[in-house]
Amino acid sequence: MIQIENLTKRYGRVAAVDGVTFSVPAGSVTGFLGPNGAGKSTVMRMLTGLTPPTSGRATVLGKDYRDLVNPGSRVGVMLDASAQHPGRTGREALTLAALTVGVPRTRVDDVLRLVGLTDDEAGRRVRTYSLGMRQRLGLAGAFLGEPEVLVLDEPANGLDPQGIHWMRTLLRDFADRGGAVLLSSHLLHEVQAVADDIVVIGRGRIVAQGSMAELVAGSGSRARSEDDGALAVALEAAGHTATLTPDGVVVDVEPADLGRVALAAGIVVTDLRPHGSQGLEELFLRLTADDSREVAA
Ligand SMILES: Nc1ncnc2c1ncn2[C@@H]1O[C@H](COP(=O)(O)OP(=O)(O)OP(=O)(O)O)[C@@H](O)[C@H]1O
Repeated sequence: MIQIENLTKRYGRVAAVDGVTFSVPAGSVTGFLGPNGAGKSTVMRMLTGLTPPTSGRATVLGKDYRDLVNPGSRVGVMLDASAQHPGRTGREALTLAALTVGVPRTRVDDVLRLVGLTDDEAGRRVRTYSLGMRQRLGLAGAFLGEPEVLVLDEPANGLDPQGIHWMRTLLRDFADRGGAVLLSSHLLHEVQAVADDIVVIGRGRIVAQGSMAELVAGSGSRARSEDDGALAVALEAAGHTATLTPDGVVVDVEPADLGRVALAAGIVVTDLRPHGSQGLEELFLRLTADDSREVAA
C-alpha cells in the first residue's frame, strides 16, 4: 500500500533523508520512529507529494500521491494538526473538506462522532481549540474520505489518556479491516501496543526495521504461581532450565510453553510474562544513542 524506495532529500549539503527504503502492507500498522530531526516528517511530506524528493521514489497505492485521482478519498493524511484555518469552525473545516473530497455532508457528523468532538465543540472556531481538540479534528479530516491508507505524523500528540487509548483501538481496527497505517510517534509504549512493524531512523538513515515481535522479542518467561517450587520442579522435569527467584520462576521458554507445563502439572499460575525481552523504549534508546541530543548531558 505504501512503497518507499531509496528515498533521499537534501537541503543544501545536509541529507535530511538518506536512502530510505521500506513498505507498509495492507492490514498493518507501521510505527515510524526516530529522534527529533531524524527525517520522519520529511519522508511523510515526500510520500504525500508536499515535498519533491532529491532522488528515489515514494508511492501510495502504486502511484505517486499527486497522480492519484481524488487522493483524499483514498489516503487519509494528518501531518500538522495546527494547519487548520483558525477562523473556521471545526464543522466548517470538515464540510469544506467533504465538498473537496466529494463525500456526502452526513459524513461530517460521522467523523465528528468517531473522534469524539461534540456538536458544541464542532461549532467553535478552531483558534479556540485545545491541542488535543485540533488533533481530533485533524484525525476526523483524515478519516473523512473513508481512505484505504492513513499517513499520520504524531497523531497522539496532545491527546488525553482516553484519547490515546481510543486512537489505538481506531487504528488497530482500521488495519484489521485491511487498511495500511504509517504512524510516526514519540510515544513508544503506544507504538509498541499498536504497531505490527517498526522502522527506526536516525539522521535520515534507517537504523532498524522489522516486525515488532522480531525486534522486541524475548527469549524467556517469568511466572508466579501458587507453588513456585513445584512449578520449577515441573519445568525441570519437562527438560527446561528453571530458576527460582524472589520474583517467581524464570525459564528459557516462551510464556505459552511455561503455561502448558503448569497446566499439565495442575499448578495455578497467577502472573505470566515474557522475561529478558527488550522493550521498544530500550531498543530505541540503544539504536539512536549516537543521534541523541542528551548524549553530552
Ligand atoms: N525546508 C527545510 N529546509 C532545510 N532543512 C529542513 C527543512 N525541512 C526539514 N529540514 C531538516 O531536515 C531534518 C529532518 O527534519 P524532520 O522534520 O523530517 O524530522 P522529524 O524526524 O520529523 O523530527 P521531529 O521528531 O522533531 O518532528 C532536520 O534536520 C530539519 O532541520
